[in-house]
Amino acid sequence: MAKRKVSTKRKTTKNKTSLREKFTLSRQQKVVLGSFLFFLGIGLFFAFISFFFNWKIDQSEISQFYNRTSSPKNWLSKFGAVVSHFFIFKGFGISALVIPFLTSLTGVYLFFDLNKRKLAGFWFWGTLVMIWVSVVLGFTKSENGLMAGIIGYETNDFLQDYIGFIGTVLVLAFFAIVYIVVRLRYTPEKLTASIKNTQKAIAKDFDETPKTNNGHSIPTPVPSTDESTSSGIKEKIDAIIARSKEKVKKSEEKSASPIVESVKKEENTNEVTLNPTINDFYGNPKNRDSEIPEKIIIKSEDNPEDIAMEVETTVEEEVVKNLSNKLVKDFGEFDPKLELGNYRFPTIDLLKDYTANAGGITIDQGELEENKNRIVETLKNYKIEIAQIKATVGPTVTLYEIVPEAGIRISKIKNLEDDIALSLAALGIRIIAPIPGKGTIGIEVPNKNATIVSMRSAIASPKFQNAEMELPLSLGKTISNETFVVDLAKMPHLLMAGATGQGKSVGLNAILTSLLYKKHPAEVKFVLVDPKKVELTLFNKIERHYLAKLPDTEEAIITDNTKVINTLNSLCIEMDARYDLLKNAMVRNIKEYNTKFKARKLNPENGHRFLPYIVLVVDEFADLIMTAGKEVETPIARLAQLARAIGIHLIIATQRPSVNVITGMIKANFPARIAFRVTSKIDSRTILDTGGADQLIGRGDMLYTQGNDIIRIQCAFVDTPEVEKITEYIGSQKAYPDAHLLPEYVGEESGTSLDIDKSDRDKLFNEAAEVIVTAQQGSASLLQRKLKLGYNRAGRLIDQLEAAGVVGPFEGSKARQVLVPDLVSLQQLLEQE
Ligand SMILES: Nc1ncnc2c1ncn2[C@@H]1O[C@H](COP(=O)(O)OP(=O)(O)OP(=O)(O)O)[C@@H](O)[C@H]1O
Repeated sequence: MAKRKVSTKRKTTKNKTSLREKFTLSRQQKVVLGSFLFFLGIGLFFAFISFFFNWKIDQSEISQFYNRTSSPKNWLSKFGAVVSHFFIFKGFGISALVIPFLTSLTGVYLFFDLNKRKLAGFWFWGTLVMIWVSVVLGFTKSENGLMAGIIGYETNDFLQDYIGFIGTVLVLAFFAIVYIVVRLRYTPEKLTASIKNTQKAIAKDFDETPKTNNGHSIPTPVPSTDESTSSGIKEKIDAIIARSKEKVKKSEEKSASPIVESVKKEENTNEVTLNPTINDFYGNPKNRDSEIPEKIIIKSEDNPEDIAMEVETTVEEEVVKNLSNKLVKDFGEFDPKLELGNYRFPTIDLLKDYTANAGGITIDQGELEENKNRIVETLKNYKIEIAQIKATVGPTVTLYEIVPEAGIRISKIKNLEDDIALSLAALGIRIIAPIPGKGTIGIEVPNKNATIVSMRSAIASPKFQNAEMELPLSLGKTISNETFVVDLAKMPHLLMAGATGQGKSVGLNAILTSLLYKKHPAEVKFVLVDPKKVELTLFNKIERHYLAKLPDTEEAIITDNTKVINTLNSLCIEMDARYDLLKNAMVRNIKEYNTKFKARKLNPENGHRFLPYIVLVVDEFADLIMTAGKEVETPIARLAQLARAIGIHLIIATQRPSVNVITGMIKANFPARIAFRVTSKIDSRTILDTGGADQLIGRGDMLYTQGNDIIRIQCAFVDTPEVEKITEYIGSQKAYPDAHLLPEYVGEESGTSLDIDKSDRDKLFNEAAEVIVTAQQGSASLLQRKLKLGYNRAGRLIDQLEAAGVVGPFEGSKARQVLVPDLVSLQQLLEQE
């Protein structure tokens, strides 16, 4: 119901808008129509004036309109005579002169494209005054209809017939008051105030007092009436009264200006309140570049000795708000996807459907019955009676939920886990006692025929498609056959471990595929570390769409462990830079920051930019730790601890879940963990802090935890040819010129040598120096943009400029300091070399 109302309302507004658009005049049309109306008004004015002198003679000519031989005396001939007769004689009498005035005024408004609202006000009040005057003149009952016009005369007659003479006078008086109060904005208080002002002006005029040291004048009392009896003084007073009256009138005319009104109000009340309409004023685009101080003068009425105080307030925030509103209105919200506006997301048919009966799982009734009987019998052997049993069939395992008879201790069942598994003679039995939040005991028994969960079904599921998450991952299906979707941004980092060949690489591919299906290249960037050199190589096809890399590297996918250290440190620089941006934008996280940036509230000239999420994937973490140790652990720990708010998320995978790889520090910062099958309970404990992963059946069977609960999931399966198809599909589309560049990080061993020979300087050295000095910003990216260079050349130029003393040394995420203040000094510096 409410919805329908809203939609009808929307429709009406839409219709209104389209109607308005239909009748909106172009600027030329306005100028032409404006000139026409202006001249028509002048013509009517002359016609009306001459009508007053010639109406008697022209009376007979009116009926002769089509007779060309007749010649009326009206200055506008036949047209003038007829129109004047219609508006003055038959209409409103002398007050019809308002019509030419309003017509010309309309012309002026159209010509200069002024505020239409004001014009409508003129017409409304003008028409009212015209009728009122004509009705008042109707009292004259003049025989000729010239003064009141027939409308005035007849209206008057009509009113007197029904409400009598006094009634008519009262009605007319009422309308007069309405006009004075509403139109002229006169209230009794204002009237008193203007009288007081007049008195004050008189007093001031008499005031010949000397100024005090601090510049304030000492007010003199108003002269007594006896003093003002002399004729000279009287004249003076008259002049002052006339002047102050004129002042009041002028300020009344200006009352459309909110500031004037506000000041006047303050004079009367001594209260400092900013007029609420002040915002409209600041909304004026002409004023938006500057902060406009609002000045209010307060002076006590009752105590004229009080020193006047100037209250000044600055409404800067509103200006900024209005500027961003205006920018959004003019250009729309900032769209980070615009650069690759035609980008098409990979289609679902690139993924293979592994199940014969599309997504469904086969339920073998015989197998279910057999397992149930074995569970009941086994438990009976240990004297555990069952009140109820229920089976939930999942893709690889079936969960048997048992409600034991009253009085049976749960710990007893838990202790019998191995015995029950032995009796059931099946691998991968996991006992959950009790199932959290349910109060039942769960026994997971693997299905004889496992069903593959295809990535296709995981991506196509409504749960993933409708996911309102920042970085949604469709990991697979739970034991109750529901698609499991989580937000990487909330995790905020993920640790994946499992013995070799249990589905880790497939899991990583499933994660990356999820993001490729949901996120535009502008929104997320991957940093891929693959020491095995084979697992993630397929993704180099999407380098210029989705990958991020260090500025001076060829390959985006990092396979060399020493380069990983630079990349991790570079990510730390990026993290610090992003925190600075967040701090300057006064927001708490990347989501709020990007929303503010899209709403054009952050100025790119102040370094603000749209921030894509960065996902760092390390395929073999153990290998890294073994070769680089602390050098890797420290930046990883920093990133893991701090990077959640600024949109850098880590996914680290390892096939060696030992304590020297998954250290306490790593565990503390990776609450979200995935365990594939491991060989020992100890390994399971290392990953999950509990057993269970050793009882998995492999091939993508995994346990997921995000702190508390442990969920068993069958990982979605995506094969290498499918990933290849997806990356080819994306890679064949228009891309960014380069991979997303991370901030430059200069490691200790790769520090630049600064004894660069003058003769080795780049041809563009002088030009580059000028660019840097003019912009007073020492960054390689500036050179890249201005001189259209590749990063390497721009980087070399910056080194040469440093050697020449034009820019300062490298300062991490900040631009280098420019040591030369202007072009003249630059010239001197280069000449002295
Ligand atoms: N989700 C899954 N569904 C079905 N089969 C799977 C799944 N995940 C993995 N497999 C099977 O297991 C095999 C090994 O998987 P994968 O290559 O991901 O293991 P891994 O843990 O990465 O091994 P390694 O550490 O040696 O690289 C796959 O080739 C596939 O046949």
